[in-house]
Amino acid sequence: MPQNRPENRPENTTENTTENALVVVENLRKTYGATVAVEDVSLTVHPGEIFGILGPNGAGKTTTVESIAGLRTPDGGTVRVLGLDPRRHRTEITSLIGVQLQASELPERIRAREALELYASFYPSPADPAELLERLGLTKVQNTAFAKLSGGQRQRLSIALALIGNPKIAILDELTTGLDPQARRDTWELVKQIRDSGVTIILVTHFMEEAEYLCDRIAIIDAGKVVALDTPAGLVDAARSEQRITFKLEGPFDDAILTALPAVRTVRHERDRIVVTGNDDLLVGVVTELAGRGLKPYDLHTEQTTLDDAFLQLVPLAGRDFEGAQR
Ligand SMILES: Nc1ncnc2c1ncn2[C@@H]1O[C@H](COP(=O)(O)OP(=O)(O)OP(=O)(O)O)[C@@H](O)[C@H]1O
Repeated sequence: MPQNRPENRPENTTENTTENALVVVENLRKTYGATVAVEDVSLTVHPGEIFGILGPNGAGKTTTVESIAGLRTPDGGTVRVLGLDPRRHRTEITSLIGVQLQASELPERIRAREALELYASFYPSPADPAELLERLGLTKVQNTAFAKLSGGQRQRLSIALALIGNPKIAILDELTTGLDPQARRDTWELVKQIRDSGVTIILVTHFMEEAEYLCDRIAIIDAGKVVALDTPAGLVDAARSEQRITFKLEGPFDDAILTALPAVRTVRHERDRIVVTGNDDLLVGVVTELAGRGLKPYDLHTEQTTLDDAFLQLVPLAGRDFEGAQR
């Protein structure tokens, strides 16, 4: 996990208070036919923070942020952005919130600069497209057609489009999915710069590493509900009563051998290591069980709990398909 954290973090953002909040979501509910996409979500976003929404596939993250942006009509609960109802005050909300959506929907032949100029024309006081291109490192490709941009350049263009209206809040959804590690790191730095320039950011992500590195607070959403909301450190602390050991084993190994033990809470694989969390009896329990089966763990470490562990405690069924858990 990266240790260096964003600077200039705002004060007093650890509480889910509505006082001075930019965004207040209370008991949000949204269904699509028989599908309950969001069952009960409450959260607040404060000025100047990077607020993360983290959760497994289909948890309701996108529906939540689309409701904040006024793109969905809730079936229940309330959403307020600077006191405004996003569905009833569409024009004001469009100026207040810039949205970078999951799938870019630009025509293939539009050039980067043309796209920005077009979007700028939708807003009363837009940013200068040339300045934004420069800031996002896109000046060199300003005349390149969208279809010819690299993945990282497309992502940066979609961020630029989210910022062209000079919003107070930027919603960035699955921002770094599909990017290589360097492009992902570059994008993280960009997100910090955007926050430092005064834009509050709501970041939807699958990646725990990304959430831990960037976010001041994180709401973990599972099956349409907030299962935890805290700072990254707070989430890890809450998980710290757990023990965690990692080791390697030669040959095939069935997780069920360990998950059957009373001391074990979770078992997962990170590259060639097996990571096991559980209670105080974990180490003795695991080593004894493996020895009894003639299995010899090697390169064994006891480690501090991480945000991955906290997440898996809170969302146990997500472990298998959750990208952060498989690094
Ligand atoms: N327009 C829609 N019509 C019908 N069902 C939808 C629609 N949008 C989302 N859903 C369903 O609602 C649930 C929550 O979806 P949502 O996209 O909000 O979750 P998510 O956490 O953002 O997921 P992902 O990480 O996969 O993007 C899912 O079961 C999804 O299939």
